[in-house]
Amino acid sequence: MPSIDHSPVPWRTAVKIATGAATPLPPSVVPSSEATGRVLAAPVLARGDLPGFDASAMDGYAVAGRGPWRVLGQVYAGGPVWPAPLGAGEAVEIMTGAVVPAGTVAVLPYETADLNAAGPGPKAHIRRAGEDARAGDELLPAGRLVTPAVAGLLAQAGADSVTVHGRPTVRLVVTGDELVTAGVPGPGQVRDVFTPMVSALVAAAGGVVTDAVLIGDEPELLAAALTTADADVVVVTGSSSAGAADHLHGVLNGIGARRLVDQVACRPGRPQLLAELPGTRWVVGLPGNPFAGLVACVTVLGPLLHGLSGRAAPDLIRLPVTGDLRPAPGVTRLVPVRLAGDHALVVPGGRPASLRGAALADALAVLEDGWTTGIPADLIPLNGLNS
Ligand SMILES: Nc1nc2c(c(=O)[nH]1)N[C@H]1C(S)=C(S)[C@@H](COP(=O)(O)OP(=O)(O)OC[C@H]3O[C@@H](n4cnc5c(N)ncnc54)[C@H](O)[C@@H]3O)O[C@H]1N2
Ligand code: MOO
Repeated sequence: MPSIDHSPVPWRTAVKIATGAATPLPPSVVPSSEATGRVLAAPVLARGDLPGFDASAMDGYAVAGRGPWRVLGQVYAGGPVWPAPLGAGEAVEIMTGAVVPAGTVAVLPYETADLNAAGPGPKAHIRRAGEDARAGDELLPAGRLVTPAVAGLLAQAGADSVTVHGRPTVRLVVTGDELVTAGVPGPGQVRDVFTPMVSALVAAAGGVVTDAVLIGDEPELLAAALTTADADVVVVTGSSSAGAADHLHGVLNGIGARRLVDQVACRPGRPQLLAELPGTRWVVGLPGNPFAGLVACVTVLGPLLHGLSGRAAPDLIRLPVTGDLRPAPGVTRLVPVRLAGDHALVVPGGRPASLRGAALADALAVLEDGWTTGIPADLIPLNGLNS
C-alpha cells in the first residue's frame, strides 16, 4: 500500500505556490469580440478623442446667444450635421447624441426650455469632444481583465482588436471504474461530477477545457492520458489517495513529474497536488470526493489558471463567520457559507462527498485553526467564481 512520507503543506502556502507557479501564456492579437474573460497584455490607447465630437446630452433645443430664440430646423443623432454656425437668437431642435451646431452655447432640455427666456440656463448639456480621453491617452493598462465594461469601452474607442494573453487549455482526465456520465446511477455506480464542475470552474478562471476523457482505474491509461495531452494543464480527478486503485502518484513518478504541492493541510481536500511535467505542462490532482475536489479547485487549480492567463489573484472578502464547528488543530477548514449582510453563516452539508452545501452557498469560508463562531474569515466567492 502506498504511504505518504511527508507533512501536508499549509493551505495558504499551497495557494501561494500555485499562484506563483506559472507565468502568463504568450500574448496574441485577437478580435475584441473574442477578448472577454482574457487579460490585456498591452495597454489600450485612445485612437481618437472620446467622445469624438461635441454632442447633445439631452433632447431639446441647441441655442446660440441669448433668447428669445427662433427655431431653424432639427438635427438628429446620425443625421446630417447642421450646415452653418448658429447666430445669436437662433436655435435648432436637437436630439441626444446629435452633433451640436457651431455657435451653440447650450442645449435646453424640452422639459425646462423657454424659448422666450433671456438666458441659456445654468447647464450647457453638451458632451464635449475629448472630455473622457484625448487621442493617445491610455484607456486601459496591461494586466486588465476584459470585463463586460471593458468590452464596451473597446467598442466605444473603436479598438476592434486587442493584445491578450493566451487562454490556458485544460485536458480533464476523470478516473474511476464506478463512474457513469448520464442518467440516475445504478447500484455501485456514481455520476461523474467533475466534467461539468471543472469545466465551469476552468471557464470562470479564464481557461477552457479542450478535451475531457473518462478512464478506468488502470495506470497505463492514466500515464497515456498524461503524456499525450496537448494542453497547458492536465487535471486528474480521483486516484489521488492511498487505495489499491489510486495510481496517480506512481504514474507521476514514472513520467518525471516535479511536485510543487503534494498533500495540503486542509479539510476537505487533503490529497490534492500540483506538479510540473517536463515540457512545462502542469498536472493538478483533485481528490475524488466531490466537495474535496471543489476545495482543491479553489486552492491550486484556480490560482494556477490565473497565473497562466495573466489574471491578478482576486481580492477575498473578509467577514465574521458564524457556525457550530471547530477546525481540527493544524488544519484549515473550508466550509460553505451564505452571505447575510455584515456576516456569513455556515451552510450545513459541507461533507467531503456532498455538494449540497456548496451548491447553496455564496462562498467558501477559510477557517483557520483556532477559529470559533463570530471570528472573521476570508471568503472565496462561488457565484461567478473568481472572475
Ligand atoms: N486509507 C485512506 N483512505 C482514504 C484517504 C486516506 O488518506 N487514506 N483519504 C480519503 C480522502 S480525504 C479522500 S478526499 C479520498 C480521495 O480519494 P481519491 O482521490 O483517491 O479518489 P477515489 O478513491 O477514486 O474516489 C473517492 C470517492 O470519490 C468518488 N468519486 C471519484 N471520482 C468521482 C467523480 N468524477 N464524480 C463523482 N464522484 C467521484 C468515488 O466514487 C469515491 O466515493 O480518499 C479517502 N480515502
Ligand atoms: O480531504 Mo478528503 O479530501 O476529506 O475528502
